[in-house]
Amino acid sequence: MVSTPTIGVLALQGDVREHARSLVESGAVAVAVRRPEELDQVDALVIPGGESTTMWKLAVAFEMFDPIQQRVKAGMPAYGSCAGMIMLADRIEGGIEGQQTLGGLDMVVRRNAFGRQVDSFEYDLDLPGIQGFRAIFIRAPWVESVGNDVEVLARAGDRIVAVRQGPLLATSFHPELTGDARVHSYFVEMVREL
Ligand SMILES: NC(=O)CC[C@H](N)C(=O)O
Repeated sequence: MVSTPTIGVLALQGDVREHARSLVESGAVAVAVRRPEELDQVDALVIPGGESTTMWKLAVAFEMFDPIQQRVKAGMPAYGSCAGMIMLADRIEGGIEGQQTLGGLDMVVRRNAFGRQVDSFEYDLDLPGIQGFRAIFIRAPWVESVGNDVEVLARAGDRIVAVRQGPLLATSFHPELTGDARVHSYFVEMVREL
C-alpha cells in the first residue's frame, strides 16, 4: 500500500471535516465521499458518528449502501466511529424496525447502550500503543459480544468500546472531537500495512 493513502470520509452525516483534519494530520489524503464514483477513488473509508438509522436511509437514498458493502466485503479498510461502529456491525440490538447495517465486523453492538444511562461522557482509555486517550461518548453504543476473529482494543469499565477485525476498526467514541489524532493515526497505519 502507498505511504500516503487516500482515505474517504463518508459525508452523508456527521463530523466530516473533523475526521478529515485528523486523517491529514496522520499523513493521509482525505476526501469527502458522497457518491459511488468518489468511493471508487479511495483506498479506505471513515464512517463518522451521527444517527445510524438516518445514515442507513441516506446511504440507500444516495445509492451508496450496496457499493460500500461490496468494497468492505472486498477488503477495503474502514473505520466506523459511534454510529459508524453500528454500521459496521454484523448484528445490532436496539435498532429500529428493519434497520440494516453494512456489516463486516463479527460482533453484536447495542445501540444507545450508554445513552440510556447518561447521554454523554468522557473517559480516559488505553488502546494498543496509545496511552491515556480522552474518549468522548455521545449516545454511544457498546459492543455486547464479539466473534473469535475480533480483537478487543479498549474497554470503558467492563464495556468493550474499540475493536478491530482485519482491515476493519470501530470505536464507540468520537476521536475526531478531541483534536488528538492518535486513533486516526492507528487507522492510517492499518491502511498502510494492508
Ligand atoms: N454519536 C453517535 O453517533 C450516536 C449514535 C446513535 N445513537 C445511533 O444509534 O446511531
